Amino acid sequence: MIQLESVSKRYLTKKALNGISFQIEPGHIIGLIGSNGSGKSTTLKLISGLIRPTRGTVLVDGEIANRRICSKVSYLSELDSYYSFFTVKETVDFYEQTFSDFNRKKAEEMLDFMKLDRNQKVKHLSKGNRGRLKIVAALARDVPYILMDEPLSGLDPMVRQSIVRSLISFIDLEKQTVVLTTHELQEIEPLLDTVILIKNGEILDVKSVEEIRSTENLSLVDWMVKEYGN
Ligand SMILES: Nc1ncnc2c1ncn2[C@@H]1O[C@H](COP(=O)(O)OP(=O)(O)OP(=O)(O)O)[C@@H](O)[C@H]1O
Repeated sequence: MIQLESVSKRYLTKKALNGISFQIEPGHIIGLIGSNGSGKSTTLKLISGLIRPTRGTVLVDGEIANRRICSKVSYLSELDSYYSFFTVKETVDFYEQTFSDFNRKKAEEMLDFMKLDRNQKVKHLSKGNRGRLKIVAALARDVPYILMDEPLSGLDPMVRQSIVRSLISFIDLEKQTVVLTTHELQEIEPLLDTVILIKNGEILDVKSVEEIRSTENLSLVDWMVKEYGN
């Protein structure tokens, strides 16, 4: 379980999160949504132990989220952080050497599914294929928690749909919990169980996507616009 208790994060003079609390139970796909600068990436970085809260506690399965939490948490950054001179295969080799939980068989299946050329250099991949490679690297780890920061950002609608399909195929909800941030609400909506809506560093609402659809009769986009307006 992921637990945030009264978590605040300040960067020098800027307050990014203001006393947020929520829990994420295992076996769910959670969307962290909100406008630019609302604190989504900061929240993911705190859960992955890359940064520490100014106040409050962040726990993953009862453990304080610090750098060692990466043995439980796979984190896909919104940045392109690969060695551009590696080939696709060398990138996967690198991940296999770095993480003892890396599932090579799953990575190979995903490379096939995404039709990625193993011999192509990362610097020669299209943006869409770099996005796909990032998904392979994040999802091929056998860890209970997968955090993805903007996995669909900057990709065309066809690539976005193919990535959503691969997420559906390769996330193992018996064993894994996924938290992702996105602005591409329409594409991601079918994938999500629950959304956590953030505004100005505070939690505005936590709601099941099914409830938004059936009780409120709204799409995720319309719901977010409504909640932001309130
Ligand atoms: N390293 C940093 N130093 C200073 N301020 C930062 C830093 N990182 C983030 N911020 C600020 O903290 C606030 C929250 O940023 P964060 O990146 O978490 O938002 P976000 O919801 O992920 O935004 P976006 O949707 O644009 O990616 C923003 O005002 C941002 O400018």
